[in-house]
Amino acid sequence: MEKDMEQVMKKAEVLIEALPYIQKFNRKIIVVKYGGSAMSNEELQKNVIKDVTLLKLVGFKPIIVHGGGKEISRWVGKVGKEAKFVNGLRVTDEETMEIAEMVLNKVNKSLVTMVEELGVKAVGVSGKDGGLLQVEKKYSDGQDIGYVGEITGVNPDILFDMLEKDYLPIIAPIGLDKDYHTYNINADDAACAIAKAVHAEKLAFLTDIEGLYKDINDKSTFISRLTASEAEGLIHDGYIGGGMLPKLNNCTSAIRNGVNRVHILDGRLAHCLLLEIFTNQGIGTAIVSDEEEK
Ligand SMILES: NC(=[NH2+])NCCC[C@H](N)C(=O)O
Repeated sequence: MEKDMEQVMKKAEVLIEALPYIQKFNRKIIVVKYGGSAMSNEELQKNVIKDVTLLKLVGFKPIIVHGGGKEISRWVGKVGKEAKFVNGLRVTDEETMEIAEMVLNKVNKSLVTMVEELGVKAVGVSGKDGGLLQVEKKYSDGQDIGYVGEITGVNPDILFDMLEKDYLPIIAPIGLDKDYHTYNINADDAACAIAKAVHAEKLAFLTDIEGLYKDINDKSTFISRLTASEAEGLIHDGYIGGGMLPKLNNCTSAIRNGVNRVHILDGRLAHCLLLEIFTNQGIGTAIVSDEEEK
């Protein structure tokens, strides 16, 4: 009995800890980049969608930007093509672009369905809709990698319209160039550009790692919180390698361009978004502006 009471009080404490954040982030835009392993099975998908839906229902304004990742490679494989990557970027010929767009639109609508099932109104669009994401062809170290787009402009009007009408926007990272050709866009880049364009309060990346480490081989060097300047220092001093580098560049660039906080979270961990946003300690890495730290 004693024990039960303790547990019940703990639950109350959790809710009370959330209170200042519910107040602080009320009506604030939170962009969530959803990709990687967090998409790999239905249970993880449902958890992520539940978290985002909860954010919406407590009065935040979440926007989901999603990838297609493994699904795209799977469908490319199904038609007998081999998925090719150059410097981590998918080489996208016309046929691959067609498949990528079909898969991303399918993923998009399945996310919409999951949100709707939880009683929240969602609208799924791609960056083609309403001129949301404008791109030009991207080259990787001078190499032609096909229909991979670099974002040159964002028109967030359609997002503001949806948010105003209380819809939860869900965005597939596809854009058009000035000749109206379709391009695939890296979902991290799309999330970052959108967060900047809407002046998001937060940008949260669901990734396949716990967060940032100073030394990836030493778990005791986990960084729970750092400023944009400190993050740039780590990049400059060569601490950040591989796939993390473009991600962290996106994080600091978001903060330098008006996003208040960026969170790197472990999408494999159920409810990482809630654990980060509604607790003092968080669970991943929070990157804050230099001003906030002062
Ligand atoms: N990784 C961290 N240190 N996170 C702190 C999170 C604090 C607060 N819940 C927020 O969302 O802003």
